[in-house]
Amino acid sequence: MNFIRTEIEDVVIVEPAIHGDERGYFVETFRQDKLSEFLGYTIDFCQDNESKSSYGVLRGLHYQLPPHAQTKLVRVIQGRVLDVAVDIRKGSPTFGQHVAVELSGENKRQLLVPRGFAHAFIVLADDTIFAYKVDAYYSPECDRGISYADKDLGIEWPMPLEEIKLSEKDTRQPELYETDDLFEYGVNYYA
Ligand SMILES: Cc1cn([C@H]2C[C@H](O)[C@@H](COP(=O)(O)OP(=O)(O)O[C@H]3O[C@@H](C)C(=O)[C@@H](O)[C@H]3O)O2)c(=O)[nH]c1=O
Repeated sequence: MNFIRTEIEDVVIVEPAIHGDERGYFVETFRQDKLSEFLGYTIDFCQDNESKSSYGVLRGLHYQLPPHAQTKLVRVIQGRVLDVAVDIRKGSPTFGQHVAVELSGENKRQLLVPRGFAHAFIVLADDTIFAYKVDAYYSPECDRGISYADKDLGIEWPMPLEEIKLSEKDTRQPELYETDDLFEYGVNYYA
């Protein structure tokens, strides 16, 4: 299992070892000991989520505010997505910047999206099954979003915006500059 820091160092790509044989494959999809050793602290995941989407679905950008801020360890079981994490920590040197990584059932890559980041993915194949662990329970009261179409974010979604399929909620999310519901750089949201 490899851990690779991205251009925003708190966002980490996880590459599990894939053991293929004549039967198929075997993968360890989560090792708390190895992740803790890499990070230097332990993330206490408590909820597992799964969603299925068709080509062109975009979910996000989503996050939960404290005291229910979430770390997400996300992966694709089947299909393909472009996964995006946006730094929404006010005062961060990378505030408003993002990391975009292709995750698929084939590459089995995962992305660790820390507290303080908004998360989204766009689905690039029909019947894509997306799975993720979170370290705080779902809280509708703390649920927030930012518009995927916010030009200041500079996210290059790999399909024309008019082909993208959204939930009703995601058609009316604010742009980053319009919201004060953000995080502060330098605050330890894991304390
Ligand atoms: C996220 C979530 C939703 N729900 C419910 C609320 C609603 O009725 C239904 C669908 O919710 P949503 O439309 O918010 O689902 P979705 O758009 O898939 O939301 C997800 O998007 C990705 C990008 C993330 O990063 C996730 O954290 C989560 O916000 O499921 C739960 O019961 N528990 C949960 O943890």
